[in-house]
Amino acid sequence: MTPDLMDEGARRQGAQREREVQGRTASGGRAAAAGRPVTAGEVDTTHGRILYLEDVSVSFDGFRAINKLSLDIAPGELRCIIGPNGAGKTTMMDIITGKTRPDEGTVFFGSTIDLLRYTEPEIAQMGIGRKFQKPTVFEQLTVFENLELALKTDKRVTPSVLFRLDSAQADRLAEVLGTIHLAGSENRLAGTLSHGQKQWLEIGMLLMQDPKLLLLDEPVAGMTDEETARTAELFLSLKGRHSLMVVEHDMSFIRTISDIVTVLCEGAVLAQGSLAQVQADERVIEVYLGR
Ligand SMILES: Nc1ncnc2c1ncn2[C@@H]1O[C@H](COP(=O)(O)OP(=O)(O)OP(=O)(O)O)[C@@H](O)[C@H]1O
Repeated sequence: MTPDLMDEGARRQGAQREREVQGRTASGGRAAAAGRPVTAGEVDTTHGRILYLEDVSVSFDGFRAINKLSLDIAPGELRCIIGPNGAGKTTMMDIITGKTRPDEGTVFFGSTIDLLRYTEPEIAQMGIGRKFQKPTVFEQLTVFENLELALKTDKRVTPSVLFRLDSAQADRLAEVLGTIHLAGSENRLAGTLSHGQKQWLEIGMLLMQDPKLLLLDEPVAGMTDEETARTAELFLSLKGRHSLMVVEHDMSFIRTISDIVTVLCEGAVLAQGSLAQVQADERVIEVYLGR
């Protein structure tokens, strides 16, 4: 789809969205609505893209961390992102999730949702889940309670107090436990899990929200070979139903899970294609693989 079509779609939906954001702030509501619940509506992927970035740039103190970056991801795709340290991988995820505002460019979720109009909590509620490198589960709570907590918007409330799972949520929790290889471990304290199991639990917490797009930053760093292999199985089982963007340096893991690999360098796409294609690219060998 061309950017023109994107614009047209955005304009079509614009009137409704304008009504939603009006009254928030004079600047269009970018910052004022933090914490306000956003209904996770349907994401329009009829044009074949769940995520679309075009000519996105951001500078920090005059340094261009992201430099006219254009990228798109298809619904259900599992996209791997590789690149040298400082290439802008984390910054790109920060932009998609609303943590960092680009100086210029377009970032769309589906063909109608302009992500630059929304806050970080709103974007999370729309169905974009993010997993940082370090696991951040609640160690004093059980696996079950961690997953239960993921359904709540107010995380300060003690698990099981003033909150009961309905049957659909209970079914979902059981399904997620199986998906993340923790069925039978629901009563274990999260603090007693291995590093890999904590990572899976955190992915499970994201899955409880049934995200449409999952952004995963170095998910297998620090895992054993067996945990890495099971994580590959997990990701392959998620693709199709969810879209995934996985940033990793572990090339054997990428070899197992990848369809299309995007190589970022100096804030832009240096190369893109199958792993074999990008591994044979002289520019990629020079800046990343050949080091
Ligand atoms: N908030 C910030 N302020 C100043 N510079 C920043 C900021 N965030 C990122 N940068 C710089 O932007 C560049 C891109 O950083 P980023 O963390 O996105 O790279 P990366 O590809 O994720 O690297 P790594 O593989 O090491 O995690 C780096 O040079 C970094 O120092």
